[in-house]
Amino acid sequence: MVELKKITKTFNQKGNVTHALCDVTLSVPKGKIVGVIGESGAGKSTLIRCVNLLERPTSGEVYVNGENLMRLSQKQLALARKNIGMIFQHFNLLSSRTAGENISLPLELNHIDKKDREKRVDELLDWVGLKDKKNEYPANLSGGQKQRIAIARTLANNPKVLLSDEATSALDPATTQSILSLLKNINKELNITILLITHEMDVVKNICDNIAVMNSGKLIEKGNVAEIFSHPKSELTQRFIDSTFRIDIPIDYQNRLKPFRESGKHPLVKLHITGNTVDEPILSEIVRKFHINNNIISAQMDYVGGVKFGIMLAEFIGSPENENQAIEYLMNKNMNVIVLGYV
Ligand SMILES: Nc1ncnc2c1ncn2[C@@H]1O[C@H](COP(=O)(O)OP(=O)(O)OP(=O)(O)O)[C@@H](O)[C@H]1O
Repeated sequence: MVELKKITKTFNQKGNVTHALCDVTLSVPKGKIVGVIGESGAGKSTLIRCVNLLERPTSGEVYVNGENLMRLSQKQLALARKNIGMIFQHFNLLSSRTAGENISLPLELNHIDKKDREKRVDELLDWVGLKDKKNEYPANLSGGQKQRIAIARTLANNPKVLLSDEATSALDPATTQSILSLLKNINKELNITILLITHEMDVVKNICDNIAVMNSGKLIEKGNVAEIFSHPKSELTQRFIDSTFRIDIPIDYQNRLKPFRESGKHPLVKLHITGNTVDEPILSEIVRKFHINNNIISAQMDYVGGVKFGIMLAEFIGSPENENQAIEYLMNKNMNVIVLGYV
């Protein structure tokens, strides 16, 4: 549905050159939800704005629904854009119009007659669960309600693709969940393809089929959610995955933690359990093979895209030699093991 081919975007402001996008190729298959994740300044907004040519790439090609947007005249582009809806972090509602009038705006611009507009607005308000807010002004709506109205407005002309530019970044966790569920419903029930950008892996984990990871204008990793979560290739991707877990070292352990081995202390390790290691009994193996005790301090497992993965904090208690051998054994099994210190 969306094909970005070798997109580059260079900004040149008074001789100050920024390479916001470098050779980015990404496809969003019809009916899927694809999430682009990256830190601030990675180029996410620039990328999503290239899809509807709000930002014109310096080079590369943009196909939406089979049409090369870079080759269209302004008039043809305006038509093609009707297939592409967009929602934003700060909703972009007109404060002088009621919720219903905001939703009606694209229909007015599309010269739909008043009776049909009214019917469609009511339908859309019902769809986003805000029938009773039709005559409210945006100032009287909560953040989540404003985003629902913005979503209804973007659905008014039946787009084929929805672009979501950090649509949940200004919302609290519970409201974020409800907006993500709404996006998932839009995708499933209205068969609208979604490309979203975010800096939160939780968003991606919840609703995306595929993930692309961006860093400094480059797309450094892409794949389906299960692949990425089970076999992250880059350190940045691993960090994003880790951010979905809330595992902290207990205060008591923090107080005792030393950076180097001391007599009577044992390694405190963080284990990333993903991919092949998840279903193998390698933790019981190290206990048997190396005669150590594996004292689990905290652990969290999750299930994404049919794949189990997780993080564990544990203390390995044995002789220094056996502890080291156990850690080496896990590393040789391709488990990501980090020795946090000694407790
Ligand atoms: N209109 C512009 N003129 C000049 N530089 C720009 C412009 N828009 C973006 N940039 C630069 O391009 C780079 C990528 O910015 P972009 O906004 O796409 O990143 P982002 O990943 O969306 O970041 P954030 O999450 O903070 O919004 C940054 O270095 C930014 O300063």
